[in-house]
Amino acid sequence: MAHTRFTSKTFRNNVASVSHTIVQDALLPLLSHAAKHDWVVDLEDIFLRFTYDSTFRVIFGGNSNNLSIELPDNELLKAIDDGTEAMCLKLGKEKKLIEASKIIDKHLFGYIFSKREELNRGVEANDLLAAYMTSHKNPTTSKPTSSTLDDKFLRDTALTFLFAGRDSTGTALTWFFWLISKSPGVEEIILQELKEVLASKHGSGDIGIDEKKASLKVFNAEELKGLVYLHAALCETLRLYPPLPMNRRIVVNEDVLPNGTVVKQGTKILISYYAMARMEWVWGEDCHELKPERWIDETGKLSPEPLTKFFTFNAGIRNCIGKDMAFTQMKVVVASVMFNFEVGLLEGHVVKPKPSLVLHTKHGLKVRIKERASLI
Ligand code: HEM
Repeated sequence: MAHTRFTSKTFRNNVASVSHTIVQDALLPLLSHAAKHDWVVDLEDIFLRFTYDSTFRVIFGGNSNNLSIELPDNELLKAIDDGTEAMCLKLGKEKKLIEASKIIDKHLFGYIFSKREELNRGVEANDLLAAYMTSHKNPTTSKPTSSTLDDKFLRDTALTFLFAGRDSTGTALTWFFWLISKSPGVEEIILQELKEVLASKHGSGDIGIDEKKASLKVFNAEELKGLVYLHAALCETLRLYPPLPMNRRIVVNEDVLPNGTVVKQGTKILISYYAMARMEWVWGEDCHELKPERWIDETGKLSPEPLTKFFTFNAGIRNCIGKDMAFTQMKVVVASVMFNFEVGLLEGHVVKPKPSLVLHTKHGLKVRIKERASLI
């Protein structure tokens, strides 16, 4: 059901509109404030708040506002982080995980309860939770039947989406800005692409200048559609810094891998996407470089060839169903932030991965923000 929904036009439009709204109302004002007051900000924290809020609104509907100048504490967010950390460290029965589970249950069962009440009152909703709840309809009345899905199933599903949507895209954005801070050439080409989009939209640069002076520019889904180089740069980031750096599979029936290796039933296979990105025989001698060009063919279109060795979203039947959603979110954030601001890494700040289930940074991404002089 989620698969069908994620590929529907209504869902895609909702993702685009939610992302646009949060960038416009929360992300850019926050960065603008940081620029005016010469704040040092942790972009990883900011991006994780952005992806949490946007994923939350898509799943539960309603509002979630964790991206304001005060950067408020959020009990559920903290519980998800504590719970994940405890699980990664295999502290399954430890107090921290038990406490985190209780808080997660309190919030998620609360949302489920309110949503059910809303639906019973006939409130229209186009979020994912409502879609799950109304997926069992009475064929005559088209109303949800009494045998709606069990609350524990709904809690687990909602938590999966919240976690899958927030951490993956939030860390991808973090690594993107870090890589770009060390690759001014790539940044220049992306900015050029953005300028061209605006120029073609407005026929001449003039309207773009007025628009920029009046307020900060937020790109919409239509403007972001044909940005080949930006898409390629995001794929390059996801190749080098896959948000899920490792995956695991268990052999169901004995089989032979394409290189002749026999794998016995029950064998656990660990696949390191992070290591694969750094293997010369897979990506070539320049595998360590950020090179968006490897994703573009000689006609200037995105080349499908690298996708055959790109498993950041997994492959096959259990691949990621949120891939398009992630690209929509990342593009609106990257284009709007880069167009309006210069992001400078804090001098002396070390950025390196933290070994964990998701490829977070060890110390965050500390930066200073400057408003960019008009590009048009
Ligand atoms: C850059 C962003 C993302 C990356 C790199 C990513 C990566 C992945 C990977 C590697 C898997 C396979 C996991 C496995 O083999 O067990 C997966 C599955 C999944 N992802 Fe994503 N993901 C991203 C964004 C999202 C978003 C935004 C959502 C939705 C809110 C999402 C929802 C899911 C779900 C529901 C699954 C399970 C699919 C299934 O088992 O059939 N992901 N993702």
